[in-house]
Amino acid sequence: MGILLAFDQIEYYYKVNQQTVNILNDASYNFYSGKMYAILGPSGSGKTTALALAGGLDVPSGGRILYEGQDISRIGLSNYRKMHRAVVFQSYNLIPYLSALQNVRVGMEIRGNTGKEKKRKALEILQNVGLTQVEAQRNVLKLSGGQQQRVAIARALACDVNLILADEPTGNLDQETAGSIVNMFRDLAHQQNKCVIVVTHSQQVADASDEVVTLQEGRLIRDHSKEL
Ligand SMILES: Nc1ncnc2c1ncn2[C@@H]1O[C@H](COP(=O)(O)OP(=O)(O)OP(=O)(O)O)[C@@H](O)[C@H]1O
Repeated sequence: MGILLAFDQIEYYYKVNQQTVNILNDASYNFYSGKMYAILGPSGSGKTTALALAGGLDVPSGGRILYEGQDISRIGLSNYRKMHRAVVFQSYNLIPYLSALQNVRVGMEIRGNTGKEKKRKALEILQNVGLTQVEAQRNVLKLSGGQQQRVAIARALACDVNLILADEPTGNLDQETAGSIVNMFRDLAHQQNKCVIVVTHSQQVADASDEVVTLQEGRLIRDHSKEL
């Protein structure tokens, strides 16, 4: 298992009325392939900000985000977003006028996968996350919240990237559905050697993770209590 993603002395601040507000302050952490991480912390502590930086959706005020040892700003943020990571959001962020299958195929196309095997592959992935053929063809807005989140995960999987980032992916789901989604993330890490990083308030997600990381005073701190 190697380090896939690293936060290297990350700073993130913004200015309000000429005052500087520090969100991340010398935050360093190594995230490995094959592991699932939960990032916890009080509301407003900077979890989503950290995930946005990891996903190349925002840039740090200082420090570096390294993917396989390379600064993502050198990889090029747009290239990095396209080729190396996928993001799953609490609100699913699916294209509302398309079917589940079409949403997954759009994800594939973005990565340049246009082979004729694409439809079969997309259906297979949707089936693996628990959708039937009929559900796969249905408009996503006619699926339940849990099913829509499965489609969002399928879209992330279809990209075939090594880093999966998720922001409160179980926030809108009941406990049982959340449990199956959490298991899916765990399997991705353990069976497909992905690095899965989930920002959450959920103890259920934290319990299922290999490592719990808490945001404390702008730093990413490993919570060893889970390993005792
Ligand atoms: N560019 C910015 N300008 C103004 N405020 C910002 C900016 N970036 C982040 N913030 C603020 O920084 C804080 C951290 O936000 P963030 O969404 O990362 O927290 P969080 O830990 O994910 O919170 P929650 O658990 O409520 O989702 C919030 O108070 C947010 O409003």
